[in-house]
Parts: sequence; structure tokens; C-alpha cells
Amino acid sequence: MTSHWPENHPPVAFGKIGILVVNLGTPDGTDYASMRRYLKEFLSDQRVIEEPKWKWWPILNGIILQTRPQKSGKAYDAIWNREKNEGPLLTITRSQSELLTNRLASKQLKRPVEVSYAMRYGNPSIRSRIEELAAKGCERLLVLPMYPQYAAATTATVNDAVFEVLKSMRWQPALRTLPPYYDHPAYIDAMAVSMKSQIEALDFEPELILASYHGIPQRYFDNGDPYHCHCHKTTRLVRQKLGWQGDYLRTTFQSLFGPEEWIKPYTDATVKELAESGVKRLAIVNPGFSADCLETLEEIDVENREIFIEHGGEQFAHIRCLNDSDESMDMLEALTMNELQGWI
Ligand SMILES: C=CC1=C(C)c2cc3[nH]c(cc4nc(cc5[nH]c(cc1n2)c(C)c5CCC(=O)O)C(CCC(=O)O)=C4C)c(C)c3C=C
Ligand SMILES: [Fe+2]
Ligand SMILES: [Fe+2]
Repeated sequence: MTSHWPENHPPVAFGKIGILVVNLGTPDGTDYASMRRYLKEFLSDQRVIEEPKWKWWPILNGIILQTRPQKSGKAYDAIWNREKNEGPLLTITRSQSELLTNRLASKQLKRPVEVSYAMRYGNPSIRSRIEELAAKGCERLLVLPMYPQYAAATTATVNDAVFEVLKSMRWQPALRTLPPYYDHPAYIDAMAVSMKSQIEALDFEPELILASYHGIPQRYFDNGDPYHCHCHKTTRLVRQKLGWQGDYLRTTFQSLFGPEEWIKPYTDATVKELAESGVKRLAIVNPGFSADCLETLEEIDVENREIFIEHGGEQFAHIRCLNDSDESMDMLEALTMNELQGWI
């Protein structure tokens, strides 16, 4: 039989499915230059700061990038993973991706899968990871933006970055992106299991619990972002799942940035009010963060703890994010298998 392949045919890899776990980002270090580079990339994204370039550019470069890198660098210093010399968000995202690899390896799938991870801002970049997956023969790509609740500033900007990479590829993989999973039973179950076990392990019983989500400017909400409703629905479903009554679990929003009004109630103001009104035992959980990071370990467990104690509170607990726990991996496996239907 004669072969019709030309002798100089380039080698080709094909037939695989790539899965890319993506979270927000992390600076390469806590020094001024690394912080500045990271914040510049992050805060230049028009999905994050919805302002025309001509208006925002001078504020970003003239004011914010003059002081914020030092201030945020100090905050990152308090939570930095010194062993690996990286932010916890990166450590946890890598672990989620490795554990997902193990979970999928134990299944009989029709096509081989390659799991990888990327950061929307900083490293490893989405581009570098998609190019790696394509080189390994991934003709199909499933992207997992690790945000349970949809916001243009998070989910959409991950997808934008993926589309941008695909735009420049000759052999483009077929693409699927994980939809927001704020009400998915696998997520609500994982949150309930994680919260229940952590609360039971405390040496006190919280009088109430705040479900604190990252905020967005009120203007983004007014312009149609569904984020606010997704957060409220998550809180309601978790409350129901745990059989809690009334407002034992309350939604608040944290991490305000800039002078604009953000969606309310604000976490820090609520914590202060609760302490002043006589609440002594408080816990805060962050259902919107799939991994612990600056905004949970520093802003909640350090800053908000201080606010609570300073205003008369006595016992405070931060309930850890799902991270790479068994319940988190059960969820991630279920979400992934669901999205892979028809491919495997
Ligand atoms: C207008 C600014 C910002 C919007 C809108 C915003 C939305 C948003 N962010 C997250 C999740 C994370 N944000 C994190 C850090 C962070 N966020 C902003 C600003 C906005 N976020 C800044 C300036 C920073 C950097 C830190 C600082 O300088 O204070 C992080 C943590 C990253 C880490 O490495 O630890 C996460 C995660 C969501 C979910 C969201 C909208 C819903
Ligand atoms: Fe943020
Ligand atoms: Fe709403």
C-alpha cells in the first residue's frame, strides 16, 4: 500500500480534551515592581474598571499605581506562601487542577484529558496554557472560570481572554465554558458540608453568620450585571440546605475600591454595626471565592476581625473557602463531568 502522506508532513498531536481551571490572579512577588505590574494589568481591564481609557489612564498611572503597589504588597506579605514563594490563590488553584487530574484519571473516558490551570492576571497566563494544551493535541477545550456567581468583571473577562487567544490560532480547539454555578446542587452541597463541619469545629457558637461576597460598583448592577441576584440566591439555597431560619446567614459585600457607591450592605459596616449592637460571636464565610486569597485571609480574617473586636465583639471566625477540600473536588468533578457530556 502506498502512503499519501508527504515525507515532510509536520508531526501532529490530536484527539485530546483540555480542561483549564482559571482564577483571578496573583502578583509574581510582593515587591513594588511585581505588585505594580500585576495591578496595572488587572486595573487596565475595562471589564474591571468600566471607564473610558482617556479618563481612567491618568488616574491609574498618576495616582493609583503610585501608592497601591506598596499598600497591597504589605497586605500580600501577611498571607504569602513563603515555602512556594507565591500567593495562596495560585497554590490552591494548582492543587485543584492536580486533584481534578487524579479524579478524571480514575474514569473510563472516551478521549484522553489534560487538566491545566491559569491566572487571568499574572502567571501562568491563559495564553501560555492554551498554547501548551493545543501542542499536546487538545482539539477540544473546556474552560472553568472559578466564579460561582457571574460578573462581567470576573467570568466574562476570563472568557474574553480565552477568545482572544483562540482568535490567533490556526488550529482552534472547539470550546466550552463553564456557566456560573451559583445555584448548582453540587456547589450548594459543597458549601453546606464545608460550613457545617467548620462551624461544628469552632469552640463557640456564632450568633449569626455573614456570607460576604466581593462587591461590584452599584453602576454595574444598574447596567444589568446579574451578580447581585446570583449572590442572594446562593445565600438562600445554602441557608435552606442547612435548615437555618430567618437571617441567621446574611448577604454582605466586601472589597470596595475607589470613590463610587458599591452594592450594599457593606461587610465592614455591617460587622461594626453588629458589634456595636451587642453581637459577641460572629463568623464570616466567603461563598463567592473558590479559593482563599488576599480578600478572604487578609481583608476578612485580619481586618474585619479587628473591626469586630474593636467595637465590642468577642469571638470571631473566618470560615475557609472550599479550596481543595474533598467536598470542593466532589463539586468540581461533578461540574466538569456535566460540561464534558457528549465529548467523553
Ligand atoms: C473596580 C475594581 C474591582 C472590581 C469590580 C472587582 C471585582 C471582583 N473581584 C473579585 C475577586 C477578587 N479580587 C481580588 C483582588 C482585587 N480586586 C480589586 C478590584 C476589583 N475587583 C483589586 C484592586 C484587587 C487587588 C488587591 C488589592 O490591591 O487590594 C482577588 C484576590 C487576588 C489574590 O491574589 O489574592 C479576588 C479573588 C470578584 C469575585 C469580583 C466581582 C464579583
Ligand atoms: Fe476584586
Ligand atoms: Fe438582585
